[in-house]
Amino acid sequence: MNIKLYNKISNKGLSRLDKSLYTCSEDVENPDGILVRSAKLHDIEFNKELKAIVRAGAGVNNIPIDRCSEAGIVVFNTPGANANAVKELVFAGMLLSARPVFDAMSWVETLNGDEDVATLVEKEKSKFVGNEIRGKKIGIIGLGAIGIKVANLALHFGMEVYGYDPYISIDAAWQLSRKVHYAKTLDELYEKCDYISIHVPLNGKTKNMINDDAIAKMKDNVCILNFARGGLVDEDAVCTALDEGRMKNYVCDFPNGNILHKKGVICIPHLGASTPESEDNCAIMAADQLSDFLENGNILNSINLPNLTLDRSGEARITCFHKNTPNMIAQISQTISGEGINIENLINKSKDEYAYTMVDVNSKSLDAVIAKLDAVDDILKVTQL
Ligand SMILES: NC(=O)C1=CN([C@@H]2O[C@H](COP(=O)(O)OP(=O)(O)OC[C@H]3O[C@@H](n4cnc5c(N)ncnc54)[C@H](O)[C@@H]3O)[C@@H](O)[C@H]2O)C=CC1
Ligand SMILES: O=C(O)C(=O)COP(=O)(O)O
Repeated sequence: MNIKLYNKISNKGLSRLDKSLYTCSEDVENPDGILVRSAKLHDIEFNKELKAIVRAGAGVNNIPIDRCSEAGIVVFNTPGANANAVKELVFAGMLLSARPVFDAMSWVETLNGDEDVATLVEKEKSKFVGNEIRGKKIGIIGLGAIGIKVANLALHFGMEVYGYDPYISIDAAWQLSRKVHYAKTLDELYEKCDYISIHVPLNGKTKNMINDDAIAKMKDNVCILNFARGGLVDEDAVCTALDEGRMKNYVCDFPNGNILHKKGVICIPHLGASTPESEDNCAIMAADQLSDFLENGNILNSINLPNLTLDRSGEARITCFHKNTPNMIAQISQTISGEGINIENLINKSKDEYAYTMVDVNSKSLDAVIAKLDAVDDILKVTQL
């Protein structure tokens, strides 16, 4: 099978793909699978053999999910695999806002060593006094893999922590310290907090969620930390608030022309997940999920389909990615049994508009049945494994 790489993927992950089964490179034609990080796939035309796209990372806003679903392409990500790296950089950003380290270092760079540096430093250091973060209030929007880690670590820094996430998962809630205050509304969080850190996905509902209205409700001198996606924040609103002295800093992992060189903006070139540890974690998860799907049809951490695994039985497996419409399971099983093939095991699960069915059968001669299933309305992709 051909796996096309749209970004550099750690060898720790790629080496888990059996070389006798997979060819992985940036140049393969007609891929069965794609491994990608932040490369934008919106304008890519997908070949009909493509069965899966795995995002080695969290955010999937670079992938046309709806178009993939309609073409029966399963999209995966690797939840939590890079969360620790992002958490650590969020605190680096917060400390760079609290203490004017950059300005101070730039000043030190201007010294030429001819003067009495030690005396000069002691004389001038009062120009670079900053604040401590202990005792300050931080609001965290989005309590998923990263938000939880930021919230729990902020408590260790002695901060008062407010969390907002109306969709928090049960697993996430278990991991969150009970010392984190539950913000029932965003307004409550905006009104109270000195630091606001955003950790939600970018989608139609969250785009520009930090806008003029939101910033107007925040404390003067607030610092906004955005290690999630640039599109979550209305940059014009941020620039106005900085110009008017209503905001201390905007710390952002997604620089662009609107905020470059702007006083009060601290830009980092999308380094949140750029550690070998995270790159390895993401690549390993991505490779394992991709191979288990391509070889066995099992699904773990998909965006457009539910998790579904089934131990292998029978002679072969048929998988169907289909619409979540009435009579699909009946049509699939009738088509198979109509060819005189016995079903050993069948499993089906749906997620919103789409569903997935795996069928283990007692025959390997499946060309006719695959062709018939392919022709069923609302079946988007059929595979024999
Ligand atoms: N700077 C970087 O390199 C990285 C950036 N990211 C970004 O961070 C985002 C979050 O990553 P994870 O925590 O791993 O994802 P996650 O999926 O574990 O958590 C996202 C959380 O946001 C919550 N949420 C969704 N909509 C919300 C809303 N309107 N208001 C409040 N909460 C909402 C969800 O319930 C979920 O708990 C990713 O989608 C990605 O865009 C992720 C990894 C690296
Ligand atoms: O995982 C994410 O959402 C990220 O933003 C990390 O992006 P990257 O894999 O470093 O290009």
